[in-house]
Amino acid sequence: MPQHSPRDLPEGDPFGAAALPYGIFTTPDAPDRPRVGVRYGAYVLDAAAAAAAHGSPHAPLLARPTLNALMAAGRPTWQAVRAEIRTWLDGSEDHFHPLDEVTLHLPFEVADYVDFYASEHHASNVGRIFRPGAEPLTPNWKHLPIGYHGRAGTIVVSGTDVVRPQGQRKAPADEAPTFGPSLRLDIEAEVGFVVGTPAPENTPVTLDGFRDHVFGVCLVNDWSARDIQAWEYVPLGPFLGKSFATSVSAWITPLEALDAARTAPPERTHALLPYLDDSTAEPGGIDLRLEVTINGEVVSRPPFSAMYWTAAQQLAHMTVNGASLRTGDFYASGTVSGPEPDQLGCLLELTAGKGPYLADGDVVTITAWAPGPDGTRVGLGEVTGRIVPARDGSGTERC
Ligand SMILES: O=C(O)/C=C/C(=O)CC(=O)CC(=O)O
Ligand SMILES: [Ca+2]
Ligand SMILES: [Mg+2]
Repeated sequence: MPQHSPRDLPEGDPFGAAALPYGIFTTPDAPDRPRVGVRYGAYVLDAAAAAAAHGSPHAPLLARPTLNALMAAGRPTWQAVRAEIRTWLDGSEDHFHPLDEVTLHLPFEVADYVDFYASEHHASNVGRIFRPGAEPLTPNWKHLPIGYHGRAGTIVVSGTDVVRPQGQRKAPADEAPTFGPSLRLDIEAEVGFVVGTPAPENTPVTLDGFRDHVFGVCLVNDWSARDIQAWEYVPLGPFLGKSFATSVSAWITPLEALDAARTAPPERTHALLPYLDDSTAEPGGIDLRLEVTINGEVVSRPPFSAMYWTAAQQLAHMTVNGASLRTGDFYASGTVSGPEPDQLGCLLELTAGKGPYLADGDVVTITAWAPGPDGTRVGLGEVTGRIVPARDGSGTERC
C-alpha cells in the first residue's frame, strides 16, 4: 500500500521507528536551507522544524547544513535526540515531506577518509587476480586490518553522476603506458562508518570505545579504475585509480539501530595483539545484507557478516599509533565479498578479472537491510550512481 500519510507506514517497511536514519535535505521552497531530516517510510521528517515546534533543547543541532554538529555532540546526545524523534513521529504532518519532493545532500562534512580491505574472500580473490603465482593474502593480512588513506574531497552523495576517469594504463604486455579513459571501470560495494566524537592524539580508541565514537553507518561505492590501479599501485597502494569519486548513501543509520544485527565475526585463525583481540568483546560483526544491481539487474548479494575485520577493530587500528580522530572522519570497510560466486562485491571478482566492466550510461545501485528488533527490518537506503563519458568525450564501449 502506498503511504499517503506518514502515519500509514506500511507493515514491514524497513524505514520504520527501528531505523530512523539521518540525512540532509532541502525542499523546493527553500533550496538554500539544507537541514537535518529523518527518513520515516516514504517521508522525510523535518527534524529541525519538529525540534523547534516541540521546544527541544537540541533544535540548534538540527537546523544545520550538515550532520557534523549532531555528530560532535556525543553518544548521550545521540541517544536523547533519537528518543525525542520517536515522540515526534505522530506529531504534526506539516513536518513531513514526501521523499520524492526533497533533494538529498552529502550528509556530513568529510574530514579524513580511510578505506580498508577487510573481506578475506575479496582480498584472496583480488590477490590471485593481481598477483598470480604469489600467496593471495600477504603475511600481514591476518594480523592487522590493512587500509589506505583515500581522498576525502571527492566523496559524493548518492545520485551524483560519475565521470569516467582518465589516466595512465599499461597492461603487462604493453611496451609503454598510454593515456586515456579507464577501460576497466569497476564498483566496490562497501559499508562506511562515520566518526562523531573526536579523540585527542595519543589516546587510542579501544574496541569498547567504538560505540562512543562512531555515529552511524552508510553504504559506499568505491568506484575503481582497475587498469589505472594495476599500473600505479606498486609499492604505495591505490591512488588515482580510486580517488576520482567515492559515492555514499544519503542516509546515515545510527549505530544503535543496528544493535539487533550484531553478530560474531568469522573465527580468528591467528592470535591477535591485545588491542585487536575481540575474543571477549561484544560481537563486532554486523549482519547487513547488501544487494548490488546494474541497470536494475541484481548482480550480487554480498553478506557484511562475512567480513573478517570488524569496524571496531579498524577504528582501534587507526588510532593505535597515536593518531587523533576528528568529527567527520570516515572509514569504509573494504569491498564486501562472501564465499559464494553470487556474493562478490566487485566486477573484478564477478568476472574473474576478465570483464566486462562498466559502460557509459550504466547505473549501479547498492542497497542493504539489517534484521531489526522483533522481526523488523532496518533499511540502509541506497547508494546509486551513473557512469557518464570521460571528459574528453571519447566513447567507451562495454569493455
Ligand atoms: O592490490 C590489491 O590487493 C587491491 C587493493 C584494492 O583494490 C584496495 C581496496 O579498495 C580494498 C577493498 O575495497 O577491499
Ligand atoms: Ca575499496
Ligand atoms: Mg573511491
